[in-house]
Amino acid sequence: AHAWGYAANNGPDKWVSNFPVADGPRQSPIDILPGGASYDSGLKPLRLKYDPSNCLEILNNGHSFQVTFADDSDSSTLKEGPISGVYRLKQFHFHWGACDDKGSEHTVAGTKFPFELHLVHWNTKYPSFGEAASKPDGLAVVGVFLKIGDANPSLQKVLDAFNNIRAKGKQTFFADFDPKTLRPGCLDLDYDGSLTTPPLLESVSWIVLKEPISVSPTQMTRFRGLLFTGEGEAPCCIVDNYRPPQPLKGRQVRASFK
Ligand SMILES: NS(=O)(=O)c1ccc(C(=O)NCc2ccccc2F)cc1
Ligand SMILES: [Zn+2]
Repeated sequence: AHAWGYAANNGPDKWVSNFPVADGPRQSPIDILPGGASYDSGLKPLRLKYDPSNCLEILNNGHSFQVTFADDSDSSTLKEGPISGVYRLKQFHFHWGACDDKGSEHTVAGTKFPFELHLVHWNTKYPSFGEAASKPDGLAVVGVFLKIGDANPSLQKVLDAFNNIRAKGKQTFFADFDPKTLRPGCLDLDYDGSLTTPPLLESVSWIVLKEPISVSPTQMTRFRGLLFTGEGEAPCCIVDNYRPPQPLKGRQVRASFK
């Protein structure tokens, strides 16, 4: 079977044939109606603690690019918020559109953002990311929307690394990046969901931050220059690497704010 992707022949509508959980009860992303979220006064503020020296590399995996972190210690962790225990940062990556009117995976009352950042963490009660990824409380992903506006200086460091990872499979050393600089305010919307790409495992506590951060149009176009394809292949830019919202199936979204 050809690998999954985002094209007409291998995109989100086709994933269910190889990954039947695509039609499961807690799939992601979803359309979030803030009015429909229930304020949970018991929610403590999310605690992100990242050590930039844990940053290892940046790589183009053919679906997006990701910045991978060393996760052999508790120096870059996520705590509190809707989760219990300590979750370690494994990687962050983005989803984006071919143009500015789409690109995010989660939507807010139908509104799409041009980009969505995912900070992926795994529950240290399990021995590894791979183990945690198959448990209902194994993963926690923080979703941050990006909108067009002023340039984002901390993001520029990531973009400057793109020249070395334009083609699929390329990776390069990438150090001293603190993703906390990418965190807007603390209006969180939380719900139980899944990975938004195959294997679509239903193991993710989603923490979607309501307030977007800004990136400039120039910075945005840099993302769209990355290639799905490997070197020597006809170049195909990574765009529209997002899964559309999935049925809520009775799930409750909790808000950390009134
Ligand atoms: N877009 S997202 O929901 O934030 C998302 C986060 C991580 C993955 C991932 O790690 N896949 C590979 C993978 C999956 C399961 C076990 C091991 C793996 F490497 C996929 C999607
Ligand atoms: Zn993602």
